[in-house]
Amino acid sequence: MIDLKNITKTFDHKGKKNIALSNISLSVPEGKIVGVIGESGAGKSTLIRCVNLLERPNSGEVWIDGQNLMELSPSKLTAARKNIGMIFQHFNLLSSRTVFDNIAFPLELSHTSKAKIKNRVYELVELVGLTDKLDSYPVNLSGGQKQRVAIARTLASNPKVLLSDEATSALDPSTTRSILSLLKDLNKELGITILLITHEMDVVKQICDDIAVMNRGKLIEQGSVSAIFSNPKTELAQRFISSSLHLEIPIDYQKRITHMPEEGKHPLLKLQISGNTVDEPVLSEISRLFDINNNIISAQMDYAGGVKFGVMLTEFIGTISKEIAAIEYLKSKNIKVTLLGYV
Ligand SMILES: Nc1ncnc2c1ncn2[C@@H]1O[C@H](COP(=O)(O)OP(=O)(O)OP(=O)(O)O)[C@@H](O)[C@H]1O
Repeated sequence: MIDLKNITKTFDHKGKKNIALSNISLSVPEGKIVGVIGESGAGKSTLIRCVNLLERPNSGEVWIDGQNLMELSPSKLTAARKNIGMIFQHFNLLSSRTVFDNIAFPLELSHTSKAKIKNRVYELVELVGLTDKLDSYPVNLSGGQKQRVAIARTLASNPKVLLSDEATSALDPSTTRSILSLLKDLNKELGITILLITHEMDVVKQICDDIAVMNRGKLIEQGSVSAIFSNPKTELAQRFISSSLHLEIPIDYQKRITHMPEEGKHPLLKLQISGNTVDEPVLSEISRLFDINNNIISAQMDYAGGVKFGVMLTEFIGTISKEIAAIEYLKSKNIKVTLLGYV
């Protein structure tokens, strides 16, 4: 449904060329949800704005539903854009219009009759769960409700594609979850194809089928959510995955941790487990093979794309040589082991 081919975009800034996107190719099959994740300045907004040509790439092809937008005349481009809805972090509602009138706005612009507008707006508020807010103004709505109005407004013209530009970044975690589950429901019920950009792995984890990881204007890794979570290839993807697992060293341990081994202290390890290893009894194996007592301090397991993964803080208590051998054994099982210090 969306096929970006070799997209490059540069900006001129004070006489210098800033390469925002470098030879990016990305496909979003019909009915799928793809998330592009990257840190600030990676080029995510520029990329998503290239999909509807709000930003025109310097080179490359932007195919939407079988049409290369780069080759369309202005009038055909306007028509093609009706197929592409977009929602934003700051909702972009018209403050002087009620919920009804905000949602009706694009229909008014396309000269839809009043009776049809009324029917469609009623359908849309039902879909996004805002039937009791038709006469409210944006100022009287919560962030989540404003985003629901924005979603209803963008769905008014029945787009096949929905672009989401950090649509949940301004929302608290529980509102984020409810907006993401609304997007997932719309994807299932209407078959709408979604491309979203975010800097949060939690967002990707909750609703995406595929992930693309961006860094400095390049796509450095892409694949299904399950493939990337079970076997992240780049350091950045690993970091995003860890950031979605929230595990802190307890204060008591932080106070007594040392960087160098000391008499009576033992290694404190962070183990990142994913893919097949997650179902192997590796911790009991190392207890048996290396005579290690394993003192688990905290652990978090999670699911994404049908794959189980997790992170654990644990203290290995054994002789120094066996502690080292046990760590090597874990690494051989594709567990990422980080030595945090000695406690
Ligand atoms: N209109 C512009 N003029 C000049 N440079 C720009 C423009 N828009 C973006 N850039 C530059 O392009 C690069 C990518 O920016 P972009 O906003 O796409 O990144 P991002 O990943 O969306 O970041 P953030 O998450 O902070 O919004 C940055 O170096 C930015 O400074």
